[in-house]
Amino acid sequence: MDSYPFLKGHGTENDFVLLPDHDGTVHGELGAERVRALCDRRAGIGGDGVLRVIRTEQIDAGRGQPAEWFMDYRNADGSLSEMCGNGIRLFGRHLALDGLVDPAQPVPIGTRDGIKTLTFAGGRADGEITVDMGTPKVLEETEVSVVVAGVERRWPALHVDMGNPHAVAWVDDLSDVGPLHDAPVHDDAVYPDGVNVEFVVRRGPAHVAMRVHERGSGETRSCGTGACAVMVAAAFADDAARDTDYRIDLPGGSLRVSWTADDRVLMTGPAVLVARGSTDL
Ligand SMILES: N[C@@H](CCC[C@H](N)C(=O)O)C(=O)O
Repeated sequence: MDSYPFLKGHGTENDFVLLPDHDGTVHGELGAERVRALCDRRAGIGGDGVLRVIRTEQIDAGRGQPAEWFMDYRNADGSLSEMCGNGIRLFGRHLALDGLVDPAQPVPIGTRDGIKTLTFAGGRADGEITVDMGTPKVLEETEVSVVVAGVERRWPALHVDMGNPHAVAWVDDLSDVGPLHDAPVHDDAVYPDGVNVEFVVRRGPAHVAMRVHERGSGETRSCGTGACAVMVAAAFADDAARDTDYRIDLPGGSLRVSWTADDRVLMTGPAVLVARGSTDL
């Protein structure tokens, strides 16, 4: 393979390399080594993950899903995940701006966690995007821990499944968890495939702030599925009325999330394409 096209963008500074590969002929299996090379922030393009843009009929994981396009998501270390909330808005932005979908209509996207439907504000390709993230699962409470300056700190953490696994821990201050260079320690029996860990503080009514350590990508500036898991944990703790809009602040920006009366989580936020080109990586 010589050079091939890419786009680069972010959602609340959770950044991704997009690889158009509509018929699955450009990248074949898309190996972990290539993903790591693309995401490398010094020797590559740089990103928290890679989104391959492929037709659902061309990928085993997508076949049978009633959507033309499939988001084939990989973490920066090359591992697969079921879903990416910031990535799917960016994926939709690219499809809409490049005329591959009609933003005036709801846009279904295939993922390893099934179909997610995107709505563009004002029916505009550059409008804010709301994603129907599906039904969350609130599971058991466990513990997570980190070592800060040689001292182990532990917190109870609620297991929330947003298609991918999350552990949500309430802390007194977001600096309590230290620099998060290493993955927080979790219970492998509860999270056999690893976990995304969110640390959360309250900012006001229906308003929280969080940091996240992502499975496969390390600490990131934002995580869409993580923001949804945090909203669900907060609404659960608050016994909040359904359809309450929560504001979730992250290091890279803010997202709005609500849990509807019919048990679906809706996430709204920005998505920005910043570059396109071709690469030999
Ligand atoms: N940043 C993403 C989540 C990406 C996947 C995650 N690291 C996992 O392995 O489950 C988001 O915006 O949701």
